[in-house]
Amino acid sequence: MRTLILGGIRSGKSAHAEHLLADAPAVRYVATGSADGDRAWRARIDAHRERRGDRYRTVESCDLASLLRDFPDEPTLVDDLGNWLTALLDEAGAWEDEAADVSAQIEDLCAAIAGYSGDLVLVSPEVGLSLVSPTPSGRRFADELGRLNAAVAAVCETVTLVVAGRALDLPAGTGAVPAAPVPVSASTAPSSPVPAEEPARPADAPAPRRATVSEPAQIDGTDAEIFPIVELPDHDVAEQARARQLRLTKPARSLGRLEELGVWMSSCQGVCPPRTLQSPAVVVFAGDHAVAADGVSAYPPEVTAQMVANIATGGAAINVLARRAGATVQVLDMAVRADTDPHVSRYKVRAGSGDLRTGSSLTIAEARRAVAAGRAVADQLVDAGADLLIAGDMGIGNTTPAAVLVGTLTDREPVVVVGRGTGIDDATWIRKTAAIRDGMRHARRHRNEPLALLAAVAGADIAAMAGFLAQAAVRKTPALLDGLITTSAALVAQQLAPGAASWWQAGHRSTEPAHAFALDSLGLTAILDLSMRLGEGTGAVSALPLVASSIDILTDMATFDEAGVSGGE
Ligand SMILES: Cc1cc2ncn([C@H]3O[C@H](COP(=O)(O)O)[C@@H](O)[C@H]3O)c2cc1C
Ligand SMILES: O=C(O)c1cccnc1
Repeated sequence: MRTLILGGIRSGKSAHAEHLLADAPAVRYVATGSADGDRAWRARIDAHRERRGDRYRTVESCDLASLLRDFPDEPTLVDDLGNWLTALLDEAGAWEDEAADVSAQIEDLCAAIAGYSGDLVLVSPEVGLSLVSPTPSGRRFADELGRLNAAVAAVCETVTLVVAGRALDLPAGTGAVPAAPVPVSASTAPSSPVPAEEPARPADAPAPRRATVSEPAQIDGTDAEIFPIVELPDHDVAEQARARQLRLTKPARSLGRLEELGVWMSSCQGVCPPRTLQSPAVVVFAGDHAVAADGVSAYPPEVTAQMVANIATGGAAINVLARRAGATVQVLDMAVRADTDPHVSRYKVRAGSGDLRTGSSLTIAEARRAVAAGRAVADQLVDAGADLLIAGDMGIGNTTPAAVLVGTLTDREPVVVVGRGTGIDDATWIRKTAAIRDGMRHARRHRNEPLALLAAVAGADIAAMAGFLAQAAVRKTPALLDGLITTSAALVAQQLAPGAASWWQAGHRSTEPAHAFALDSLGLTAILDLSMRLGEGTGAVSALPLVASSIDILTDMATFDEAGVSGGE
């Protein structure tokens, strides 16, 4: 993980940088400044050294690019880039010579940073907020430093501004190289349509119109985390639907939540009365997580691949419930640790996500590809006529990353968010709680950086769910959330695409304690509470018939006028 820490003089930026590497057993400290100077300056350097302690090996050098390339995976703290730039400008004679160009050296440093595979924390001064310097050399330094910071930020996963000892993670996409929002649908245009899995349904179940999906074009994930502004469901249509509810032959508001759901469906579709659901679609995102190998679940990791095959052939709970509710089901292998059917693995990012306990679930590039895959699947389903989307999950151990995300994003302690998952015993509970604690230690620093957060702890399955749910909102398509895992992805999706939550309803509330916190944080109240704790999308699909009924109420009930029934006050 590459982190750039910016801050003014005495802002606390060095202390924050050291804090980020507090868990590393040994740290290479690259001092770019000279220790020579007056007594006060030396005392200041000594104080820094003492605070850092013995874990630090100090290297004094300004040849940063070589140092980084020589040992590209050693936990390293560089303090600071301002001194490095000063030395560079000195050497180039840039103080006197306006034409002296240092851009090649900056480019070379950025390339070395981009290639760094270990934990790298770079400290740099932020002088651009102060007065413009009255001297040409002061102005030159501020200009060059501004450019250097922007270039380095572009190759770091995390950029943090420290002011008065307070650290603020700067959101991605607002850096020096603004990336234009590119809808994923444009870069992943459907090619040859193939049908979603749709096993036989009971004779008395409604016939869904088939939403078809397409083979993916090459997904490289470019700009996957950049979403256009989400428009809210139509407020005026919501008002029309509310007014219609009052004209229907029932006491005002007597159908309670069913009325609210009908109003919501109307406002999502932009029409009152709303259209009957034709083609609800479930996508089960599957993936393994390294943490599961160390016993955080009641079931062994190989169950993930076995259940993926079961879902693909229609034998899982989600298939049965979806058939009854008239929804299609497809399962996608995002990171299963075994080979799966090529159609199921067409978006696969890797075989098993990495270890959330070390904050290395995915690389940033993998997280981008996973988010892009989720977006592409949502796009393809909506293009093919899906009118309601549901994300489901399958992955042994996945309640652990989900709890890490919820704990981090709702500011709850590990012991409060940990749950019994598949039904773990007390010894497993202790291991799982420790894993959540370790994951949260890494997740915390990315609290406001959804892509980095997904990469650190979520895994490709949950990252894809986040992309899928956010894209549903972008495409103005309502979605039902399932249990803990999809709702943890929804928390991240709401960060990726603020406002997305207004396109979602919570199908049910699972027995996992963290689920309630996540729903609360999203401002959602579950439709059902059936003590379910399965995932796969089963809770969401169970609520689907109620959503369909809420539409029927608005479309099929007679008004007081039509039925000749006297209204109330
Ligand atoms: C047979 C079987 C089917 C499942 N379907 C969903 N899950 C759910 O349970 C697992 C999460 O719980 P934990 O974190 O405790 O492992 C995930 O696989 C999730 O999809 C299942 C689990 C099993 C064993
Ligand atoms: O809340 C869920 O969705 C859940 C709970 C336990 C196991 N799998 C999923």
